[in-house]
Amino acid sequence: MHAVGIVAAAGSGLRLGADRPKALVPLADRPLVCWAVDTLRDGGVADVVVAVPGDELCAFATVLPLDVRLVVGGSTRTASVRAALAAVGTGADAVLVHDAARPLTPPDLVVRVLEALSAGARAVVPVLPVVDTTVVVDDDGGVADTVDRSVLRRVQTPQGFARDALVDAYAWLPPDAELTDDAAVVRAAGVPVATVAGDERGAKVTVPHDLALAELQVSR
Ligand SMILES: Nc1ccn([C@@H]2O[C@H](COP(=O)(O)OP(=O)(O)OP(=O)(O)O)[C@@H](O)[C@H]2O)c(=O)n1
Ligand SMILES: C[C@](O)(CO)[C@H](O)COP(=O)(O)O
Repeated sequence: MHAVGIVAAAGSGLRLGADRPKALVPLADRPLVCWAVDTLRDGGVADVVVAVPGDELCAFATVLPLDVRLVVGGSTRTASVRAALAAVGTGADAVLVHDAARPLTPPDLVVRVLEALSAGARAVVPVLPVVDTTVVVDDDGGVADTVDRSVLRRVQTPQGFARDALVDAYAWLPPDAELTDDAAVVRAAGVPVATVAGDERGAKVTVPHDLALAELQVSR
């Protein structure tokens, strides 16, 4: 199976509040995007396309290996993945879409996703259980209900797809649609999505506390 990796790295990282786009923020002196590309490559996906902010092409080209292809992303994650997908050739059987914002995802997770695709899944996402009691709140912030969390999962990346399923789903999706992840795109187009076990180390760096935790993880 020939798999191509996409790294969504074109976000600004407003919630992190750094002085540069989040994907360029260093973790142990290396930009987050470099960690994410390494995860894909160490997991067996050598051919990688990275979606970056249009005004930061040079900065990303400086920090990434020469054989990583860069494309200009869009104003939403959905638009960025759509742009990167257009650069994936028809020779690929599978596409793995990963977040630059998940720097410490272990390569084992890439392997699990690839194995599920090889076994016949058309779409697969890594998931983790919800470990806290989870509630619904009303408009005033009061607790309205407690949810049955046994059926809930937290979704991570990389998410893997048969290339034709992902391409067809994005072609079907309206140009301005914004969905939270790529599994939602293919599911909306009618493709069943399988799951594999995620990994807590693949947590997303969203707010400053997440970056502090990641720094602790790499310093151990
Ligand atoms: N227009 C966008 C928005 C997000 N992403 C990428 O999608 C991943 C997950 O997004 P998130 O962590 O929510 O990043 P930001 O949108 O940058 O964060 P924020 O919402 O805090 O601004 C990140 O690797 C981010 O770079 C992207 O490629 N293009
Ligand atoms: C794709 C994702 O990482 C899956 O958990 C996530 O949806 C990214 O964006 P979000 O805006 O932080 O939900």
